[in-house]
Amino acid sequence: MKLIKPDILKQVVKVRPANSYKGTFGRIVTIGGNLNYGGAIIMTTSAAVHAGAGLVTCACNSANLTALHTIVPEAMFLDYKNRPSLLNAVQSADVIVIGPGLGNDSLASDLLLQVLSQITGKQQLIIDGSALTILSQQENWPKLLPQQTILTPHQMEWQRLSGIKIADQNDLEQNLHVQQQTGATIVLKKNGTVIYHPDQTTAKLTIGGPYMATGGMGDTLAGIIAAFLGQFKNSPTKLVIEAAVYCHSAVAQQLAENNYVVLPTSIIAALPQFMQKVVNS
Ligand SMILES: NC(=O)C1=CN([C@@H]2O[C@H](COP(=O)(O)OP(=O)(O)OC[C@H]3O[C@@H](n4cnc5c(N)ncnc54)[C@H](OP(=O)(O)O)[C@@H]3O)[C@@H](O)[C@H]2O)[C@@H](O)CC1
Ligand SMILES: Nc1ncnc2c1ncn2[C@@H]1O[C@H](COP(=O)(O)OP(=O)(O)O)[C@@H](O)[C@H]1O
Ligand SMILES: [Mg+2]
Repeated sequence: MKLIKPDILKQVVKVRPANSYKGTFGRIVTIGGNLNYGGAIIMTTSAAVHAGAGLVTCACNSANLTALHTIVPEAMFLDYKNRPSLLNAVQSADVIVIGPGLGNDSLASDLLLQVLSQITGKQQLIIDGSALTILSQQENWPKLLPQQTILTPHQMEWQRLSGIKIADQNDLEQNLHVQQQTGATIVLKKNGTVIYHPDQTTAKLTIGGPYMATGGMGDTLAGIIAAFLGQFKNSPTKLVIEAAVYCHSAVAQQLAENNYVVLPTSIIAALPQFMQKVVNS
C-alpha cells in the first residue's frame, strides 16, 4: 500500500493565480449542526474557510446562527429547515459536506435523502458523521451514492456501513470488497488512516497521533477536504484528498511538539500559515 509522503502537499497546494476571485476557490455548502451539535458544523465550516474555500454557506439549525457568525463571519448561513433555499444553495455548490452534527432524527434523514437525489455528476459530496449512520440504515445504501462521493467514517461508522467489525478493519480485502460496491472514496479514519480510492488503489497516512483524540477532529477534516476539492481543481481528485488528509494531521503533529492535546480549533487557526509555508518551501 502506498504511504502518503510529505511532498503530497507541494504537489497540490499551489500559489494562487493573480487573475482570480472568491468564486475561483470553490463554493462549499456544509449541512449539519442540530440543536445539540452546533459546534460540529461550525468547525467544518470554519475549517473550510481557513483552508482556503472561496465561498462557504452553512445550513444548520437556526439556534446556531449567532455562534456561527461570531466564530466565522466569513461564512453565510441557511436554516436547514428552509428546504427550497437549501436545495437552491446545494444546486449552485461545487462541494457539499453533509453530516457533522446533523443528528439522526427524521428531519436529518429526509434531508440526507433529498440531498443525495439532487447532486449532479459535476459536484462532489462528502458524507460524514451522523449522515453516515443514517446512510447505513438505508436499504442497499451503496446504490444511493452519487458519482463523486467521499465517505469519511471513523471505525464504528464504517462498521455500521460495511458490517465489518472494527477488529477486522485492517483487512484490506474486506474493506475493498465493500468499497467496490460504492464507487466512492472511503477515508477510513483511525490511527494510520487509510484512503480507499474508486480505482481500488489505497494510501495510508503515517502521521498524526493521540493528541488528536478530541471531539470535532473529524468534523474539521471534512471541512479541509471540502476546501481542497473546491480550490485545487488542477490536481487529480485522488491527490487532492490525500493532501487534505495529510495536511490535517501534519498541522496537528506540528502543534503537538508544544501541546499535550491539539484542539480542532487550533488546527483550523494554524491552516493559513501552514499552507503558505508549503508554498514558500
Ligand atoms: N462539538 C460537537 O458538536 C460534536 C459533535 N459531534 C457529532 O456527533 C455526532 C455523533 O458522532 P459520534 O462519532 O460522536 O458518535 P457515533 O457515531 O455514535 O460514534 C461513537 C460510538 O462509536 C464507538 N466507537 C468505536 N470506535 C470508535 C472510533 N474509532 N471513533 C469514534 N467512535 C468509536 C464509541 O464507542 P465508546 O466510546 O462508547 O467506547 C461510541 O459507541 C456526529 O454528527 C458528529 O459529527 C462529534 O463530532 C463530537 C463533537
Ligand atoms: N489516536 C489517534 N491517532 C491518530 N489520529 C487520531 C487519533 N484519534 C483521533 N484521530 C483522528 O481524529 C479524527 C477523529 O474523527 P471523528 O471520530 O469523526 O471525530 P469527530 O466526529 O468527533 O469530529 C480522525 O481524523 C482520526 O484519524
Ligand atoms: Mg466524526
